[in-house]
Amino acid sequence: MPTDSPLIIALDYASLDAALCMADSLDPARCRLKVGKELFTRSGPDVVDALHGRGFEVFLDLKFHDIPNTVAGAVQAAAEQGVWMVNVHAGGGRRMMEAAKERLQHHGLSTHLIAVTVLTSMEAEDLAEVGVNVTPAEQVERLALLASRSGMDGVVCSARESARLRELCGEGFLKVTPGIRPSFAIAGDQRRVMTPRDALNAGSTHLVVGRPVTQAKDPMEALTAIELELAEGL
Ligand SMILES: O=C(O)c1cc(=O)[nH]c(=O)n1[C@@H]1O[C@H](COP(=O)(O)O)[C@@H](O)[C@H]1O
Repeated sequence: MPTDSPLIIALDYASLDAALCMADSLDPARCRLKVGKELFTRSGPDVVDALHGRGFEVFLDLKFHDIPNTVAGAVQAAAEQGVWMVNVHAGGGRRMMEAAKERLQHHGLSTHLIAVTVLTSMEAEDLAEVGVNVTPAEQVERLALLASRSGMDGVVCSARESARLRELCGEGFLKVTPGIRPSFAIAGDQRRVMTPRDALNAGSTHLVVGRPVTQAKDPMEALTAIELELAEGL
């Protein structure tokens, strides 16, 4: 049974064993799992198969960014592994995103395809250094609109931008938001952060949480604490 939880736990680990050990302490009825660059580069598709075998839906977070044909092929490969969600960088542009979407449609693949806008670790100064002289919020709006018009099912953004994107792109447009910090956690390297409840209230549809759960002494207890924070705000 697919979960209806908005929580996606980021399995940012350097080995398959460590990732599966964490997965075994979590419950597929209460969260989805995200496999990112470090884990996938080390373990390859085996990790996706192993997580599917344990009943989890998987967000394959490889943030593809390349010429349209290459990204379309990569997205197809991810979807054929049966992942629930895969992402590309909106900065790769409209033709790249359209090619990826068309490839999925052509093969009848229903994996959610979303686009990363501005990373939650970035602030205005970081954008300025790469030649983008607008605020993160303005850049997120621009890239989210482009993603929406290019057929993406949603975006990755900071929860601080979810409310505005709900107005611009609609309720049904997925807003997958990392940089989530429950009241018991520290921000670390994240900059544009928000609590889980505030994020849902702002319009986030999915919440990506990594270290507050995976580095907790008891990950299931941390997950439960987040669920309680979510329930309390209702
Ligand atoms: O695409 C992502 O998932 C992502 C985009 C973004 O803008 N910021 C961001 O933190 N992430 C990912 O979300 C996770 C956040 O982990 P924690 O900071 O440990 O909660 C990491 O796996 C990041 O790679």
